[in-house]
Amino acid sequence: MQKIENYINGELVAPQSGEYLDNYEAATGKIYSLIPQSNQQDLELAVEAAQAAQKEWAEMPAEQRSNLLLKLADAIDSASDDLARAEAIDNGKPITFAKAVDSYRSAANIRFFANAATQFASESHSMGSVGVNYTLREPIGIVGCISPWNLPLYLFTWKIAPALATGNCVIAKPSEVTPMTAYLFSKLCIDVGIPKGVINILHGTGPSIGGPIVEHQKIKAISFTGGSATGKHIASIAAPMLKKTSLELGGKNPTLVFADCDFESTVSEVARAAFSNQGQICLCGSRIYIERPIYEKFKQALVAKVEKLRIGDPLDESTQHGALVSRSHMEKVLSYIELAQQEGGDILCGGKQVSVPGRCEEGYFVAPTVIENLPLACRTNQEEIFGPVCTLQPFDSDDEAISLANGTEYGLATSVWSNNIKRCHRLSRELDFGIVWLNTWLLRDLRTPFGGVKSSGVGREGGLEAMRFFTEAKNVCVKY
Ligand SMILES: NC(=O)C1=CN([C@@H]2O[C@H](COP(=O)(O)OP(=O)(O)OC[C@H]3O[C@@H](n4cnc5c(N)ncnc54)[C@H](O)[C@@H]3O)[C@@H](O)[C@H]2O)C=CC1
Ligand SMILES: O=C(O)/C=C/C=C(\O)C(=O)O
Repeated sequence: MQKIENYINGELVAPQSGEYLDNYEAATGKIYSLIPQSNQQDLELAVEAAQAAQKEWAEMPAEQRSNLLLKLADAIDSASDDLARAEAIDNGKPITFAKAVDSYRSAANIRFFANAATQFASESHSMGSVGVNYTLREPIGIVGCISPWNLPLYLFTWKIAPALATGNCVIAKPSEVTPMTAYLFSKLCIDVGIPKGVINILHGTGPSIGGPIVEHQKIKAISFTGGSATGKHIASIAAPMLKKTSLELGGKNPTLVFADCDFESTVSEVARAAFSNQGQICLCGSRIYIERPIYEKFKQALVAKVEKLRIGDPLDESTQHGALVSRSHMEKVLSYIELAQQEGGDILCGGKQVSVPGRCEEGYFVAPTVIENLPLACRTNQEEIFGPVCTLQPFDSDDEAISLANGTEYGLATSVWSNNIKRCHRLSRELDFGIVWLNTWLLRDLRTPFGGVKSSGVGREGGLEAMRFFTEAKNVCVKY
């Protein structure tokens, strides 16, 4: 059985406790590798290594740091097929998706911030004949990056890339549910010669190693993506320690479809928004509101499209809908489908676990599910399910659409589908979300601020926001 190892001080090492957790292949339900259960002792070694590496990494000319990161991005590209396969096995996502989305974005994240390192500049404020101020943007020191299981290497690199580009050393913890690509990534760091101690990767559960990372006095900032409950817990520990936090949390994202949309392409994109990655993206549009005149026609077209999604072995190139990430997550999703029916919802398609014959018959598959006849004020429409489940509801006016869209505790992302440009812009102002997509979904430009409002998080990732998060601004005031 393959044993995953921690990456500390430039070396692959076993956990100090000698304890390992089982790692399951999502599509078969079988254990296929072992994950280190790291603890405080491993963390102390990682912090020591990061401290020793910090000064040299921070003082390295930006171009040199950038070149090392560019090599790392190239190495991810070269390993793209292997990484995609590993992601498909660990997470259950279709291999074609893993290659086009996960592998592609993992390299793009590192490359983007490698380039940002050489472009980052700071302000100066002239006081005329009196003097001048200039701002130094200095690395924070050692930072913690904690990432989830839905887009494993994609979100792992999205955090560590800006941290490294700005001269910090990193202690990173991937999700214990999908550790494999972070492990493969640590081997790439060794291959390209990332200086030892600059990146340290500790595997294990939240309580065993995530908590200690958040609590460590020498780790000065935490970037976290995951569930809102975990994010709130992390904030409660970090806040009294006056630690900087960036929290990218859950969503219950509305999709607003108007009668004047481009019908066919909107049906396809709304289905993609709801079911990409088996609905396990924090940005997925799981509450679909449709203007009443096209409600029935849109519903039928959407259900027809969703019923055609090919459910199957994630390693099969023709599969469009893979397995959910774990048994416990599948059970959570199925329990929400049951709840939806108790709340009066009607299932239009899906609604159940699926057995994929052959090697995947014990896998965690749930058919893409569309539900209607539920009001806004029910748990199905208020709580994050994070799976292949969406609800449909008609609306009669722009104002009603806005009020439905804004009517949950979440505020991550929304999409609006209409050819009325004035309406699109007016709604963008009224919608209480960090991201508004107009006639598109998940069209990403890595320079843009990324994150949510309300229970969807605090702070923004991406572009300059991330470079600023991972640096301390120091004002230097000169009197002439
Ligand atoms: N990207 C997103 O928005 C995500 C949302 N979720 C939501 O959260 C629900 C629960 O999923 P989980 O896997 O349990 O997510 P989670 O929020 O527990 O896990 C995310 C990361 O945080 C770590 N973690 C857990 N407890 C921690 C603690 N006390 N201190 C520090 N780190 C900790 C985990 O080990 C993992 O690396 C999902 O059903 C979904 O609704 C989950 C994953 C990603
Ligand atoms: O940066 C992106 O393009 C997407 C990020 C997705 C998440 O943060 C998520 O699903 O948690």
